[in-house]
Amino acid sequence: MEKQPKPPPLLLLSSQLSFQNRVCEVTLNSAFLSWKEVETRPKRTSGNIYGPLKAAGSHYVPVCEIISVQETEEDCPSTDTGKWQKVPQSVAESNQHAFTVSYVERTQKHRWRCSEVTLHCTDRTLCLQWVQAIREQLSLLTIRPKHLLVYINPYGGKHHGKRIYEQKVAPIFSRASISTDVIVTERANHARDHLKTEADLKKYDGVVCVGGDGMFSEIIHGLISRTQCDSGVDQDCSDEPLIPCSLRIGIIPAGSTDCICYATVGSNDPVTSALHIVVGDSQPMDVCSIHHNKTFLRYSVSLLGYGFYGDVLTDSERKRWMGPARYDISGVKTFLSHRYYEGTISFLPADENVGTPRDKLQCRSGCDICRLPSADKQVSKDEESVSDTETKGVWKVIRGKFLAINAACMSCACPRSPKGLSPSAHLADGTADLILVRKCSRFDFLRHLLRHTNKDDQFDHPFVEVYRVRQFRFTPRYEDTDSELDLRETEGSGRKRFFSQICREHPACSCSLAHSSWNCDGEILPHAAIQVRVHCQLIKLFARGIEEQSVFEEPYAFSAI
Ligand SMILES: CCCCCCCCCCCCC/C=C/[C@@H](O)[C@H](COP(=O)(O)O)NC(=O)CCCCC
Ligand SMILES: Nc1ncnc2c1ncn2[C@@H]1O[C@H](COP(=O)(O)OP(=O)(O)O)[C@@H](O)[C@H]1O
Ligand SMILES: [Ca+2]
Repeated sequence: MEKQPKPPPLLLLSSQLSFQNRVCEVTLNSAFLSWKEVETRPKRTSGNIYGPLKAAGSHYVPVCEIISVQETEEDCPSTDTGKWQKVPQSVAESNQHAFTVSYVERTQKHRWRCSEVTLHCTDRTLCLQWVQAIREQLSLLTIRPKHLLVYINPYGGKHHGKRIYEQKVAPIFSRASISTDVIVTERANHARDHLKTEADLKKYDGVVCVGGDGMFSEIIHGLISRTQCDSGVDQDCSDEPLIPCSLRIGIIPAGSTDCICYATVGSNDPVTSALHIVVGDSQPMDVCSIHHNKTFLRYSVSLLGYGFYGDVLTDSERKRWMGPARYDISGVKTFLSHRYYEGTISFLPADENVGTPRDKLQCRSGCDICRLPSADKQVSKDEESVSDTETKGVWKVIRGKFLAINAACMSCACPRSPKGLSPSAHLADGTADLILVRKCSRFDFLRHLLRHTNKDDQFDHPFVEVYRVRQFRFTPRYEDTDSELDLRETEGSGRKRFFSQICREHPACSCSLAHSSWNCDGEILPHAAIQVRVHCQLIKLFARGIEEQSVFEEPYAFSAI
């Protein structure tokens, strides 16, 4: 069927109003509010020529980016003190009546700001007519949230969460007439448990998370579990499709990595995130479920990393008091220890129509790949029943020694790595990029790591492989020792053989580690052997994906080696 051209927007109101003492033609239609200076004739006064003829530029604000409109209180000199003070419009001396429109303005680096224009009218009826017309248009934007449930982690990142919310976010919500119920968490998992069992979710149009990736992880665990529980879905059953969550989640970044916010908005700026919530953006997102045998362990949306990132996290947890700098210290320490781990990865590759991790088709606002019909992205029943390489050869199996095994459901872009762990991964395509970094020299591994911070391709090394997958499994080589306790309790020659084997392979560090841990969005998983499956578009954020120019154009801290 041929696409019909869109009808032109409906003209709603047009008047000559004054803006910064200039006459403007102001127009409101169903798509835009615009104002343009009206050309005035030159006036001769006392021999001087006033009134420039130049046609000033037009300003257009999409209605969907208007935050609010208010009748303005004019500033008038107070009669008794001589100071300037606010007086209500109704008692203003002159017949100048005004209204102020707050709207979204884009600044650099994907940041949004709240800008304002005040337009003056000659009479109050006209002024109120404008306010009402704009409010009517805003009321048609039913995707905008009206009532939000906010969770603040006061201890995330540099412990600024509460202040960030109160000073930068709450005033924006109040200007946009959004009401909130705010909970400052008192312990880890407070938000998760509240969402899972207590919160009256029918009251809200969305949930806001003030904190980092770990806090966001709490929120999605609460919401996903609640949704499955309400629908009778057993999370332990790894084959069962999960029910998508209906409430959108907003992230106000106040954590250490803030990768989920950065990769979905393009910046880790609280005001920008608040404005994306106000305009009612919606960005679907994939979620990985992680099982150990038949037991559900956790969900992951950003990094699921074994080896390097698991060890960084384990070490950094002891340094939480350092704040975000803990990751830098533990990163260097883990890099120097240069541990590798043995195991088997088997995975189900994604269809070709979702692209490849090295195709340079980055996921951006309105991404075509993420908009493909979801049937193409789901695991079909036939494929689910295929196991390893025995049948149809669908699953691939790789054995080896790895410095790192990373799965990224999305790019994982963050301030430390502006293009992310997997720059072409998609937010909502039903796949994850599986990155295998095999044992290599320290120097080569450093080159690989540094490429996360510059424009060079971090996958362009012979010791790095990357696959786009829908499911994967990992089994450490010494599987029967999956529980470290079992290993310590084992007596006799078997145990000795196990340790000596590991130590021979790690002559420099005298370590005896058979296993690393999985870093799951900043939480350590209790098992090394896991089964992972990507659930397409299981959750939705108040975001729209990264807009406009690429973050690659920003200067980088490190240059290529
Ligand atoms: C020698 C220079 C090395 C530079 C390497 C930089 C690579 C950075 C890639 C970071 C990807 C981050 C993916 C996100 C992970 C978060 O889920 C997790 C928890 O975050 P939070 O709750 O905010 O604390 N963060 C991490 O695991 C930190 C990894 C940092 C590793 C240096
Ligand atoms: N009130 C609280 N006290 C202690 N820990 C909390 C509290 N609220 C949340 N947490 C936990 O703090 C951890 C880190 O939170 P996050 O906001 O991600 O900060 P960061 O990015 O610095 O790690 C999360 O795992 C979360 O479960
Ligand atoms: Ca994805």
